[in-house]
Amino acid sequence: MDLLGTLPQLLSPNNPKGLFLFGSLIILTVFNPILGILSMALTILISQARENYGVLEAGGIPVIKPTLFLGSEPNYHKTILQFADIERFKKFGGIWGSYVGRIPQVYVADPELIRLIFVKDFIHFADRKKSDFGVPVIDEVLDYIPGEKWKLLRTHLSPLFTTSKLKQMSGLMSESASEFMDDLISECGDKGRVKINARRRLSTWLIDMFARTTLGIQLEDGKNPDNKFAEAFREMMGENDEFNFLYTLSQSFPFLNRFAPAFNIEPTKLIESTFRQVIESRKRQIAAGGPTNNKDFLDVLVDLWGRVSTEEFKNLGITETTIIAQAVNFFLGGYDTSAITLSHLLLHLADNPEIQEKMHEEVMSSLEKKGGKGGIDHELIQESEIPYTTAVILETLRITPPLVRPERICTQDWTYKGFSIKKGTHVLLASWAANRNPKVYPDDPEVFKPERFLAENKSGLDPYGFTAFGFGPRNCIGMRFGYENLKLFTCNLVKNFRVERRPDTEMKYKYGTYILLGFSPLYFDLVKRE
Ligand code: HEM
Repeated sequence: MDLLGTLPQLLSPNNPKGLFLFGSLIILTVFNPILGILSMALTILISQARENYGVLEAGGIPVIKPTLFLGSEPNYHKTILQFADIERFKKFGGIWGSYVGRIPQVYVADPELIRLIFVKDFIHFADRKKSDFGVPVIDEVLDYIPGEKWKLLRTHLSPLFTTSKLKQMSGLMSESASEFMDDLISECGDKGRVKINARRRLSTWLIDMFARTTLGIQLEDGKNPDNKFAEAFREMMGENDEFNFLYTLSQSFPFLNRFAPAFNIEPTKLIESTFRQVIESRKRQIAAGGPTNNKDFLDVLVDLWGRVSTEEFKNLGITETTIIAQAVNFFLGGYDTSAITLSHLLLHLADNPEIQEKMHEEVMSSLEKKGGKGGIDHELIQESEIPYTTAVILETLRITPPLVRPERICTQDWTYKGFSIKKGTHVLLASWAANRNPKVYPDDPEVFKPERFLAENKSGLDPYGFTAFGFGPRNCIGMRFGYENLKLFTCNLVKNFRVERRPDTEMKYKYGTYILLGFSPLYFDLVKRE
């Protein structure tokens, strides 16, 4: 039995209470058909949302039985998905299935299956779900485009992350991180401490830093958390939105998407026009023979822009908007993942003062070794210089990875040792569960222990049990850039501050966030070190 083939059979209510209500409402319709049909539909939906239909098996995979209309996740809008994955992993092991709406999904958290799906058998799982927000600048980002078009763009964009390019950008990143610290220090005033709303403050800094390093521009009012460019990004990502029942319904009835969108469309206009202006201005500069930045990100975009009239690009449907979408993607892919990771890092540090002290000592002694030459820069943040601080960042990414469920689509039927996955199935990496797999981390997988990533301990770790950046040809293109800014920020932070919880510090995860982790404002005190 395969996951798709079982669908008709799965659509039986199998629920005596539901059938009773169903029958009684049919009688009602005899008296008032319209009201009867409406209340019948409502009753079914509500009873569906309360039922648990148990488990069946499909393609050798345990699958959570779907309800009549709402798939296996009728409470999607009331579920913290990363926690659900951890529970399901404990119940089913390294692979299980469910239906979101009518779409069959398979979740993996076993390192061997992850290796096969994401790397060895990549050809069966090369694409992600097609984005269909109706806004080209979002639908055309590298994350969502399939096949040959993705391959070509990825080939053009990958050279931006070589060691030499990274070094080139690292100087600007480090300047920006230390300026951010100076601002926080001056905000401490006489009290010697400053309260921050972590994700908001960090994302403001990261968006400003991305603009400087990748586009070479200074945003207007870039350091102010209310600046309109940063606000547009946050609004687009729905950072303050809450999902409701409409969202769960829209999974089964996509025409409802417009009432419960995962992206807000309006702010994309400002973002798209800003990027267009920046690319056009660099294009004019190059045409006038002006100096360029040695093939930086913007030069690569201008180069791609110049090729949209070629047969190759035309045949693949690569337009000017596709090129702008890649700039949007680098911001989207980079700033929020980093802001979420660093917000969690602050939480782990606030809960572990002894870890903070060790990091502070390590960074100060590395700086001392340099004898005052250079500050916190590309050389200082190498793992050989700051092994413990690096381990803290890795442990943060292990235990609280910002992407909940990196995904692929099965594009060709796949079988392995009795498991079969049919073409069309969505395959998701249950990141929080995989990173707590006791097979990979036998030593207290639920506990924050940076020591597991020190050289003497980490050699035995299965690399497929650390999922934060995904795997294979379609892994995170910006991984090295991401590590660079996580490390630069963290070293600057522990050099200058201690992180403390406040009475209002509470991590409240949002329901139904399946791409990036969602959580309510998370406050900390940063206490200035003497
Ligand atoms: C803490 C930092 C970051 C984390 C944890 C992270 C995580 C991820 C993950 C899990 C994926 C999916 C991989 C897969 O499906 O195998 C991904 C994809 C991607 N990331 Fe990142 N990311 C980070 C930073 C960045 C940065 C800084 C950039 C850009 C400069 C970036 C750009 C992208 C892009 C464009 C993709 C799609 C790649 C493709 O489909 O070919 N990310 N990221």
